[in-house]
Amino acid sequence: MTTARDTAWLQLRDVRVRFGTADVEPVVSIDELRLEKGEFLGLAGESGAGKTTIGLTILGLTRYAGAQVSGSIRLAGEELLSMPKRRLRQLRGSTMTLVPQNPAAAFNPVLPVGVTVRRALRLHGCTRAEARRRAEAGLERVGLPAAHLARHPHQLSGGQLQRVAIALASALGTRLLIADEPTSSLDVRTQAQICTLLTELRAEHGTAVLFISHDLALLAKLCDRIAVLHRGRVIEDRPAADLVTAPRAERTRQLLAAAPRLGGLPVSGARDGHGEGHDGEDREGADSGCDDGCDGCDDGCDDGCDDGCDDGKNGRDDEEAADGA
Ligand SMILES: Nc1ncnc2c1ncn2[C@@H]1O[C@H](COP(=O)(O)OP(=O)(O)OP(=O)(O)O)[C@@H](O)[C@H]1O
Repeated sequence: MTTARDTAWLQLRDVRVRFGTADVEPVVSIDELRLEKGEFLGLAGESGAGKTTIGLTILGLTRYAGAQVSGSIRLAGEELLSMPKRRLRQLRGSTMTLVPQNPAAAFNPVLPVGVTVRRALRLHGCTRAEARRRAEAGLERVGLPAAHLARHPHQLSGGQLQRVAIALASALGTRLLIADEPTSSLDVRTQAQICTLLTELRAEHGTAVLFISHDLALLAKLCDRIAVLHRGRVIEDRPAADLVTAPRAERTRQLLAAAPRLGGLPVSGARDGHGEGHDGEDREGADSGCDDGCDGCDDGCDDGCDDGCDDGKNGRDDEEAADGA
């Protein structure tokens, strides 16, 4: 019999992730983790708890780091762990997008970021003109001038690169955004902007967000639910308001005690500054999630080549590096 427990939109069951042989302790041991369409789930936990590994495993990217993964991860009824690579690549970008912790690593350093963005859009069905239009509109939407598309990754700050990644997710109409510490190194105003963008994505596309952060206060403000990880296990998974007001686990209490603040961050309505250039306001190191939108070329489809005229380079592109090829 099918029960409500079986029908989550994204559902992890008995997921174990090991780096090494079967006898090593898994770095992730998730018995169950669920996310519904349009839901914001915060993933909290101390450094090394396994938050990034979970995000990358959902996207099928830990395999490139040599991880052994078992269990089940189902998205809209499709099993991701046994899915053919080509289908998984289709889903990354069109359906699932990553805003990675280290955005600089997700962009090819020798190409303007606009090339990466347009290629990702073209890989997911846009014509060249449409890709250009959507890339420009997406950048303006995240408060960056479209001219920044001509810049190379090193010419943008970490926060700006993260915004480029979110612009891409928005242009792709992604349904599942995995945002890995997307605001940790940003000033408060830019953090608020990013959070507002995420809530807009939910309103427009029904996007669900897995928001990875140490900052329980921020998660409480933004998320519907928060799951707290400790040593790869979920020790508490409850509605955000309940978890921060009446934590059950000692580790959760410790994380809360370490939280810099509760409240004060305007999550919605903070649109001041959109459409302006924010050049140079944040020189931190974080990075974008183009990892996912950009894959696909390592199996020879190389359909980014015709976009090479944008920068006069040939078909090797960010997707290769991003997909771990
Ligand atoms: N490629 C890898 N090879 C071996 N071990 C790894 C690899 N990637 C992650 N780990 C280990 O897995 C564990 C979880 O790491 P992960 O990056 O997922 O933690 P995290 O909760 O995201 O930490 P942080 O908040 O510091 O980013 C850590 O012990 C880490 O050393």
